Amino acid sequence: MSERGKFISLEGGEGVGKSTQLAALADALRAQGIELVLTREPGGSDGAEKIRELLLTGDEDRWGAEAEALLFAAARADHVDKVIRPAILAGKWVLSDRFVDSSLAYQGGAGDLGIQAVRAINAFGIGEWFPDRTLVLALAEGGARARARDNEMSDRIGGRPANYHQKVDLAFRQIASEEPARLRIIDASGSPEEVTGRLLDAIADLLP
Ligand SMILES: Nc1ncnc2c1ncn2[C@@H]1O[C@H](COP(=O)(O)OP(=O)(O)OP(=O)(O)O)[C@@H](O)[C@H]1O
Ligand SMILES: Cc1cn([C@H]2C[C@H](O)[C@@H](COP(=O)(O)O)O2)c(=O)[nH]c1=O
Repeated sequence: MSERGKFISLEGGEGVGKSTQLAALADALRAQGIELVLTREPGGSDGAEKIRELLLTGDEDRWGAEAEALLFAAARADHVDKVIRPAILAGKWVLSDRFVDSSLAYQGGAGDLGIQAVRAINAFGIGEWFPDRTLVLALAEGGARARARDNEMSDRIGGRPANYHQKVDLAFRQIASEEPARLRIIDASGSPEEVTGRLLDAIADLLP
């Protein structure tokens, strides 16, 4: 049986550079001979991509807070079952653009459900398959970057008011302070190459 692969998630608010860094980190790890699966949330499996569409389109009141959190958790359970667990068991590394900490920060911390309640509804679907390391990119001007990238158009959750996104940032910091072995806050300012260097430093202990 092959050795298990590692599971790394990239987290943070809107526009902080997660997708950019996922690609850069993948290049750096592949150059070291590591076989990778790149994925994202919400989504990543066929079923979860369908749930993504339900969650990110339509009016704010399309889903209440509880239903929204449960849909994210259901999508995640399918993602773990169909993509993440098989890859890790096959010895591949998984790099995911967002995972459970987005639910803890957005639905738990910024929504009114509370971080512990959202952790509880996700535990059933995730089981033991938590990331080995979660890199939380921190950047004050992320929202402005996202708006420029999207020509001021945003999805159902990205378009929530500024105070919602401030609470998301605070919640990520709280979760990181509660689980320092798994989560690391990474300064996402500077050039993409500088940020990638910081990310590689933060996973150096996991490398073969
Ligand atoms: N280090 C950087 N310096 C300047 N611009 C950057 C940097 N990293 C990313 N960008 C740009 O900022 C924008 C947001 O980056 P990206 O899409 O990677 O963020 P994201 O965190 O994945 O966003 P979202 O959460 O909205 O999906 C993009 O236009 C990207 O090209
Ligand atoms: C996984 C997850 C995501 N969200 C939010 C965060 C973003 O506003 C969107 C996803 O958009 P992206 O451009 O692909 O980053 O969904 C959330 O609220 N809860 C979650 O668990």
